[in-house]
Amino acid sequence: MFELVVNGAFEAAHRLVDYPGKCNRLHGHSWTVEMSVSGDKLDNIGMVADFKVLKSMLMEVLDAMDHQYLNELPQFKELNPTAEHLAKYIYETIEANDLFKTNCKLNYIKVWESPKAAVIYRKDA
Ligand SMILES: Nc1nc2c(c(=O)[nH]1)N=C([C@H](O)[C@H](O)COP(=O)(O)OP(=O)(O)OP(=O)(O)O)CN2
Ligand SMILES: [Zn+2]
Repeated sequence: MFELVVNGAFEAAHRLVDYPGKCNRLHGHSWTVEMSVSGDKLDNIGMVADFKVLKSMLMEVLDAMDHQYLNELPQFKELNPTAEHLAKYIYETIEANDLFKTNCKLNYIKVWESPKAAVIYRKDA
């Protein structure tokens, strides 16, 4: 089995509704997002999947949130834009890609809110 990992980043603002502290107020983060994909079959040039394709899938989702006020986006109108909700949203959006209907599995999405704090979302745990 091979495991491939790619990273992306975006900048955004949010506030955590009902949070008992300063994160209740509008503030921003530089989010870093890690995506892990696995597969055991290699194509004719020796790849599970092209890093370039994986990075482009990830960045398509992240670019749509870049420099946005996350609370105003449709996916977070009813959900607090916590790192947990961001990780699940990114996972489910990327998982809909055809690549994951064949020989690749999306293992997890890891969202770093700061260099000191991250959340991992995976479906089967
Ligand atoms: N489980 C989670 N906890 C927190 C989340 C989250 O998404 N999931 N988010 C926040 C806030 O977004 C907040 O902005 C970050 O808080 P904190 O870690 O306290 O940020 P600081 O940069 O101030 O960290 P220090 O280490 O205290 O300097 C809060 N919690
Ligand atoms: Zn925050």
